[in-house]
Amino acid sequence: MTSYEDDSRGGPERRVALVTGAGKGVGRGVAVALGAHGWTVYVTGRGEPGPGSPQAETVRRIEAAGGTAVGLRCDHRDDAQTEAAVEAAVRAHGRLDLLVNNVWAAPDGFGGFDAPFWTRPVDDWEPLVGVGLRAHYAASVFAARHMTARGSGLIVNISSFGARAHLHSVPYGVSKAGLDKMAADMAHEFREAGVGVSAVSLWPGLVRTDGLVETGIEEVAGFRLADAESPEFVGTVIARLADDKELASRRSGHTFVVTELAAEYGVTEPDGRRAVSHREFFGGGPLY
Ligand SMILES: NC(=O)c1ccc[n+]([C@@H]2O[C@H](COP(=O)([O-])OP(=O)(O)OC[C@H]3O[C@@H](n4cnc5c(N)ncnc54)[C@H](O)[C@@H]3O)[C@@H](O)[C@H]2O)c1
Repeated sequence: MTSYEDDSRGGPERRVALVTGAGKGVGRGVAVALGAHGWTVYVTGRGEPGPGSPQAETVRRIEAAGGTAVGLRCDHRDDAQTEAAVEAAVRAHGRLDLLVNNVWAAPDGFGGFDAPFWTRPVDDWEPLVGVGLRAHYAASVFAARHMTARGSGLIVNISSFGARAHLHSVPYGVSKAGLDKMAADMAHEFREAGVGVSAVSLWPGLVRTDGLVETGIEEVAGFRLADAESPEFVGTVIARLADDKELASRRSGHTFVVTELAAEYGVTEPDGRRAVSHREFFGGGPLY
């Protein structure tokens, strides 16, 4: 485990990514997949990144996959800490090629906030939008300062079908719709300025995170967990996106369904299975 100060492993040839909130769940899978694709990956988590921490476990898995990784302590509710995380990567490597805005927090445990908005505390807004949207804006500002100066880079927002369909709660949907618009408008400004940086938003379907598997449930809203995406699948698609020759010309500014982008790239699950798109499963319709 390394700290803010002492990492320069990986060498200048490796591209550098920062994945926020990567101590578990989707963020961990994305980080592991990027590591397996040869990236140096900085992963943030709220607590200290020492032995036994969530970041340490993510770093262990990245290294087991052949990657290079650094765990950072960063509470993304604090802009100064977010800026320090970006600076840590840039200071060690002189570059930040990819920012994956993933960090996410629920008000009082996953599912507890799934109730009509007028029955819920107004403060649901703070984690769902404060962390789920504002923190991504802050990280993007700090990352974009370096990326635009260097003339390259990619910002990926982990959004959701909840940007369009009702999912979980009103503030959840607001944050996701905001992430899609944020990618669109950032891409517009990058393009207008001719700075060589791209931004996209991604909609994973149901993701088979360790936490979800541990609950023992077999389906969510009729969608079988066995058909869900692995967290690493999302990361593999991001790795391919970063290498896409048409990233700036055709992708930047858009929102993509992860399984649909995967089909374009020929990416399958590690076991060869083709992940099922929610759009396909729920039969399209106005919301999907
Ligand atoms: N799990 C799914 O099925 C699924 C599907 C589609 C989209 N997504 C999206 O993926 C993203 C991640 O979801 P997840 O299921 O992995 O969630 P998760 O709760 O498992 O992981 C979120 C991570 O963020 C960390 N975190 C929370 N607040 C933080 C803070 N202030 N500072 C630093 N770290 C903090 C948590 O500790 C955790 O490690 C979310 O944006 C979610 O909407 C998830």
